Amino acid sequence: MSLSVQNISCHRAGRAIFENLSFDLNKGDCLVLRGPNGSGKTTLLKTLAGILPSATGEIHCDPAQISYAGHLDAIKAQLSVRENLAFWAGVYNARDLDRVMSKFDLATLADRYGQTLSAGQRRRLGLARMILTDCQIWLLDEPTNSLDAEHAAVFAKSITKHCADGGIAVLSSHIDLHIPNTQTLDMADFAPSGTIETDPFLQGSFS
Ligand SMILES: Nc1ncnc2c1ncn2[C@@H]1O[C@H](COP(=O)(O)OP(=O)(O)OP(=O)(O)O)[C@@H](O)[C@H]1O
Repeated sequence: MSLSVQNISCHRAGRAIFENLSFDLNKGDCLVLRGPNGSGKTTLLKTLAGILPSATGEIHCDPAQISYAGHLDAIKAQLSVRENLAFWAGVYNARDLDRVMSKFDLATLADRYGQTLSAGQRRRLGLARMILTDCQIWLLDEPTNSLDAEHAAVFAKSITKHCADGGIAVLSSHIDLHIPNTQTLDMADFAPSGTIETDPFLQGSFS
């Protein structure tokens, strides 16, 4: 199991977002993407997941082993928590639904409809869905957004165990998730022409 990225460049709406980005990950590796808003972390994760195309370069991995958890948690509003997970368990032929529910404290919410969950509860359900898939390569976009400290720690433990068991994780985060033995990739190193678009308001260039 490996994930190899060779010289990929990505564009959005015709504008270059990053260029010549490469890395190699093997069993047990966890890569954290860093960089300011708009530097391309989501774009890179979506490209690895096959949702967006790269303009150049190559990505080598087994696509069937990829599980992606983006900003939207892929939750069906009119299904209950259990029904949401059962749906994905069916898609991925997974059986461990109760274990995954208890890991993210979802048992007491089992009969609640997706549309009634808080942001943090939705995120917990989204992460539970990803774990349920049993895929070896986890791609996570700001996974601890909305999570309280207790559940952020549960998530960090899940990632640590996933990698200790030989899985691979790539995640973006603006905070330190306290996951041991991570590698870091700074998107600023791959900005086109060495620059990153920053908010002109923050640069004080409004007049
Ligand atoms: N649907 C889209 N169409 C065109 N441009 C987009 C689209 N989505 C994002 N972009 C642009 O692509 C660039 C990279 O965005 P991206 O979401 O990958 O950054 P990010 O590093 O994940 O940001 P954040 O930290 O805010 O989540 C930004 O300049 C953004 O405005």
